[in-house]
Amino acid sequence: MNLQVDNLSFSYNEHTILDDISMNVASGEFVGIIGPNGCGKSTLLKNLYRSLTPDTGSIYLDHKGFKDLKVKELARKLGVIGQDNTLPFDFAVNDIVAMGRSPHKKLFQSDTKEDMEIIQNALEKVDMHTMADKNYLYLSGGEKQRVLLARVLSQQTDFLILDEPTNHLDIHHQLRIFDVIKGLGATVLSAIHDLNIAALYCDRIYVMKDGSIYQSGTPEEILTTDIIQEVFNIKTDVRIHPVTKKVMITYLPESILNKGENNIEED
Ligand SMILES: Nc1ncnc2c1ncn2[C@@H]1O[C@H](COP(=O)(O)OP(=O)(O)OP(=O)(O)O)[C@@H](O)[C@H]1O
Repeated sequence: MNLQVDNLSFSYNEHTILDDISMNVASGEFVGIIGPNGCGKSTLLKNLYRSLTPDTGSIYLDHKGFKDLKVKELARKLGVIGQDNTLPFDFAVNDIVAMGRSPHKKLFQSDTKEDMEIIQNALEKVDMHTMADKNYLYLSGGEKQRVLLARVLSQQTDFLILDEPTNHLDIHHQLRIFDVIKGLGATVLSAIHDLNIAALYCDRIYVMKDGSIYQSGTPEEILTTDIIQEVFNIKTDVRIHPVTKKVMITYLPESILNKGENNIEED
């Protein structure tokens, strides 16, 4: 499943937030969106998963106009994790994950044995199977995020749009969840704050700045000291890690550099 976005613009009350965004995600690609707070990452993703409507521009999923897809058809193709973890009702964890199966079913059709296996499997993948009967409202922020990830896994879509899907998770669960998502082989477009996570998992990265696409390319092309300085206004040391063979970014804050104890040795 592939995504094509052409010349998308969006404003809130005359205030332009997204300006002429064009991007694409090829089938099976894992694409990240990075950029500073307020640059428009979430707004872009909301336009892509139809929570907002673009002012101008076109979106195609598998070459089919997005606007033409019916809600249920879209839910069978596209799984979404937004930034908001709040749910209006108090459901058990298991019930929330079961909601991921609804696009595949008729109204009021009960869960089949296969549905139950898919739900159990999704809960195990995010390490929440021991809390299946717990009330969602009483979970921690990270546990809630893992339940919503299980719901999207049980939806079994070929395309995932994720808005910082692990921002509440400890490092074990961050890596575990990204390993699971990567292992699905699905097409993924994800906003990611942690540049090292983006370096580890993304095939390609779009950098946003002030509501526009600033650069795009492979992690090696994008996660350079120069681009990180230009976009995030911070100093870094960037190398290829000898074990992962991926870009590894070390942040060099002024307070540490000013101590004058950290002379960076070139490889
Ligand atoms: N409902 C809204 N009404 C008006 N302006 C909004 C609204 N939601 C977001 N904005 C503004 O749109 C801009 C982009 O916000 P957005 O949430 O897309 O940024 P982001 O890149 O996802 O930021 P972050 O990294 O902090 O999550 C910001 O300036 C924000 O204040």
